[in-house]
Amino acid sequence: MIDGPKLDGKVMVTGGAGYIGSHAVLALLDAGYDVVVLDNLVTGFDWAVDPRATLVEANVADDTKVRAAIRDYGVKAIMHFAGSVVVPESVSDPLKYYRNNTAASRALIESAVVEGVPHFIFSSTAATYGTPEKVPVAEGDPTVPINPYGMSKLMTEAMLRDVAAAHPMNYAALRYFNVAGADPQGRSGQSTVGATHLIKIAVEAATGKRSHVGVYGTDFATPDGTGVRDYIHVSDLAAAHVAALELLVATPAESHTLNAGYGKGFSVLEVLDAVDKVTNRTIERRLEGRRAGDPAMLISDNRAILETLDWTPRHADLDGIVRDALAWERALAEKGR
Ligand SMILES: NC(=O)c1ccc[n+]([C@@H]2O[C@H](COP(=O)([O-])OP(=O)(O)OC[C@H]3O[C@@H](n4cnc5c(N)ncnc54)[C@H](O)[C@@H]3O)[C@@H](O)[C@H]2O)c1
Ligand SMILES: O=c1ccn([C@@H]2O[C@H](COP(=O)(O)OP(=O)(O)O[C@H]3O[C@H](CO)[C@H](O)[C@H](O)[C@H]3O)[C@@H](O)[C@H]2O)c(=O)[nH]1
Repeated sequence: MIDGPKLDGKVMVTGGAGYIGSHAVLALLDAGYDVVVLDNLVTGFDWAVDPRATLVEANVADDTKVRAAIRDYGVKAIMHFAGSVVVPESVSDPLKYYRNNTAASRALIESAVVEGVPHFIFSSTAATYGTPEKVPVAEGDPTVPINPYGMSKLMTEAMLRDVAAAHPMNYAALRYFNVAGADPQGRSGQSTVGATHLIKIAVEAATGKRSHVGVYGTDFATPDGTGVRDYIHVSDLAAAHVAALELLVATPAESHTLNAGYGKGFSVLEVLDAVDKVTNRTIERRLEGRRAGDPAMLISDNRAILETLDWTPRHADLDGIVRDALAWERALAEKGR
């Protein structure tokens, strides 16, 4: 950024002690923003928050603490990453997702409205599309989630749309595809305990933390029968949030719902091939049955985000994503985390 931030106040990053949020914190700080992280550390870590940011330990649904933080720190924008993120868990425990994603987001949005926060950026998901009728899937295509996780996020998108029409607040909902990789400078990465994400699991197997990788389903209607996803590097995604914030500040009457992906899909087997290549090892694969709630193929039509935001992906390379994820996994192992 040449001119520095145009925001007259701080950015609150909910979930900033988590995987994606901690990278957004880095991107914001690097761009010169002042950041306050609000996180209850349920899956995040205080050590994941860059010391240049302030950490407030609270639940986003705690109106009293959230509103006090907004006032005390002069928050003028909220990036809302906090939430529960495991698709199969949402199938077995849907009410957890409607509480911690939908109801907690409702409370946070109300706090934003009451305290007059003018800009809101929301972590939405490709899971809002369910099983798309066609891929690549575009923002205007039907949103028919096939799991409670996707529905919990779609309901939050609906609240934002209605609230932005009624109150002086604009928003960007970014529908992330599959987020992976780690800060190329090694400052953050995915540290989730008991992670369920494919690339994280594969690099855990590569560093000896797991014995093998299960391949969940080999009978999907995809070229090799395994699930196809659009993997986006977490640092590109973090940069997209900063670009979205700049746009919201520059055009306060406009809101946006944008796919965040590269527009290219890789199968589970292709991902595991990349991990084998980067690690120069052969990680054991066990072919297993399908996992509940998994669509066959999710690939973004990313033309809208490329046209709308001042954002160019810099890390759109599967091998590079795996290399960064592996470097972080090794750093975690060295620290005994
Ligand atoms: N990882 C992906 O591939 C992916 C894809 C699409 C969307 N998303 C969304 O991105 C966001 C961040 O995901 P992540 O992968 O970084 O997960 P994460 O679990 O690493 O981070 C979530 C953070 O939110 C905090 N948190 C959870 N509930 C909270 C609450 N009620 N109050 C305060 N803090 C709370 C956790 O402690 C954690 O630090 C989520 O909203 C998720 O749905 C992730
Ligand atoms: O051990 C594993 C883990 C995953 N997979 C497969 O790998 C693919 C990717 O699975 P992930 O768990 O890494 O990611 P998901 O596609 O299930 O979900 C992720 O991306 C979604 C959007 O695409 C949601 O936003 C969600 O938050 C996020 O977890 C799927 O085909 C899955 O079946 C395996 O074969 N073995």
